[in-house]
Amino acid sequence: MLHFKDIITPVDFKVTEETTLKEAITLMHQKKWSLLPVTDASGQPVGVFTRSSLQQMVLEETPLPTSIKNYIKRQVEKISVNTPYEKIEELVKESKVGTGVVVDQQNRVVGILTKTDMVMSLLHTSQELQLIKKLKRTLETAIDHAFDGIVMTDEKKVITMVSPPLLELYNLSEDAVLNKQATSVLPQLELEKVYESETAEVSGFLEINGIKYIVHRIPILEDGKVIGALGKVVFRQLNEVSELFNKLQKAENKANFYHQQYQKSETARYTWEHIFSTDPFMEKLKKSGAKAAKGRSTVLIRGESGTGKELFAHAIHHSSARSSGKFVVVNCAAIPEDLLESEFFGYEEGAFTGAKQKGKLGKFDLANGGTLFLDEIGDMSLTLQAKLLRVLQEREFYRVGGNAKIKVDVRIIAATNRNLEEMVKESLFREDLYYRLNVISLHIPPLRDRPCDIDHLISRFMIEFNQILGTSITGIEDQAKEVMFNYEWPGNVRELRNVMERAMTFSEDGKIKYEDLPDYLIKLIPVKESALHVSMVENAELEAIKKALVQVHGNKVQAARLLGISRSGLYEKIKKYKLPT
Ligand SMILES: Nc1ncnc2c1ncn2[C@@H]1O[C@H](COP(=O)(O)OP(=O)(O)OP(=O)(O)O)[C@@H](O)[C@H]1O
Repeated sequence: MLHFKDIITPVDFKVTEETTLKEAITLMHQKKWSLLPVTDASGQPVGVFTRSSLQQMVLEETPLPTSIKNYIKRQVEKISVNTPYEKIEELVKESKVGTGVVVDQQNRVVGILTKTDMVMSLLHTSQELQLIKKLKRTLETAIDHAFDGIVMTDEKKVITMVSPPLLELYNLSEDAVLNKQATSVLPQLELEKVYESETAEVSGFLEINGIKYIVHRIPILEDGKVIGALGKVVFRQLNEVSELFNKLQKAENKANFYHQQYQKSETARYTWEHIFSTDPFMEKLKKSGAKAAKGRSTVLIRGESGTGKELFAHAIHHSSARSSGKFVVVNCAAIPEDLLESEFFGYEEGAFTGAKQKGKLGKFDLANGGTLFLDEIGDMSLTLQAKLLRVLQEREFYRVGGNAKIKVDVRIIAATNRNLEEMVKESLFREDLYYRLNVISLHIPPLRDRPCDIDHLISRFMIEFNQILGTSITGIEDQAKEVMFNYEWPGNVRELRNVMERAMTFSEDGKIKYEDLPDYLIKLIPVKESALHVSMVENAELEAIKKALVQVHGNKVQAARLLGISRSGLYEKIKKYKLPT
């Protein structure tokens, strides 16, 4: 923006009453000016020496060294240097003289304003105007096509521009908004705030007709003064964004929680307190586990997948005398067959060509003085079973590629969901190893056989996930609870825990609802109900099987004989009625 002081012609010489005609001619010639401002000693204007004054002196043949004093025009057209730029046009139009003398606040001459200055400045203004027009058009186009709602106000908070999406959002017409006070037509935007604060700010979530939006308020500043404001209303996809944001926050909380948990312990993380249950049989089982922990014997934990076998193993180690030692987990089903041996016993340097040359400690080495938890023991190959048996008997082993006997003091806890007895019968599991492992056996019942634990676990996981996810879920609606009670939970506690985590992640209003549960669970419920509506004949059959099994203490061969059906026939019925195997 051009200022008045930028367009005037500055005066860098002094002409007084004592200036001679010769000096005046020289100056006018040099500067090509038709007027010289004449000042007193302190720079105050006393008049002007014009071209016509000069002509007169020449016509009168005034000698060159004569002072100009008597030819000075005493009437001076003075213009203040602080004149607003906008006034120039007016000034140019109204001024009777072609050139004005410009004075500062102390009435000292600082320059002159010539006709050329005026024309040049007007030219400049019109060029600026063109540029402004172009910019305005560009801005209007941008605003019209803006994805978000945009509104602009001037220094008086009057709306100068508004974008169509904003009008749509508030259901307003352009006429109702343009040139109106923002505070009266769009008070919810609170644009006036930035006129005071002079800093940009973002509102919290606002809502209109169920649409969430946020407002960015941005002051438009010029020379440190607020000359307007820009309001940006972001509402498209904000619901999704805010949902994502919530989920992200939950995920972050979760990651933090797990990170803390991980840092807390490198050894067994869970104790008996972590095994939630109110079922009397489970309580007894925990007590047996705690007793077993005190001894040295191998413990075999049985139970379906997800019933908490690993949790029991952690707790046993934790409450044993070797709790300060390591708790090393080996999932026998997850390690490739050809690596299992080296995983267990480690290998000597150079044992393999092409492999890591350095040698490696095996799990038995690592667990020395602690506990080795062999998960999915039923999935171990017969060869390895033989090697494991030897270590259990002799408490020593050889590394792969090594000759030295390594002595170890390791307590073994094994777990499986497979029927080891059947596997022994079918020669898939070594009998001697089975007896060696089965010194103390703990059989964790499936969740469907301890229905009161479902309710208890729901409450406990709710507390846990509120902490992990940073949520504040206070309960579960009856309908959702019913679904959970009627479900079979083939994945046992693990599945229930996952379902709770999912439901709490999706829950929006402090209570878990039916629709927060996974589809497969909701859909499966009728299946369970129809399975329960067995015919009378089937009911009688089921009772007979149960009775027979109790009578022969669970021995399937004898039970089949008692019932007069084949062994495979009995297995089929057990599967059909979902009886424990
Ligand atoms: N009684 C319980 N209280 C609290 N959490 C439990 C309980 N039982 C199981 N869980 C949780 O369920 C999940 C599965 O438990 P765990 O890994 O101990 O089962 P598992 O029987 O070893 O399963 P798999 O046979 O598949 O290895 C874990 O997240 C565990 O924390």
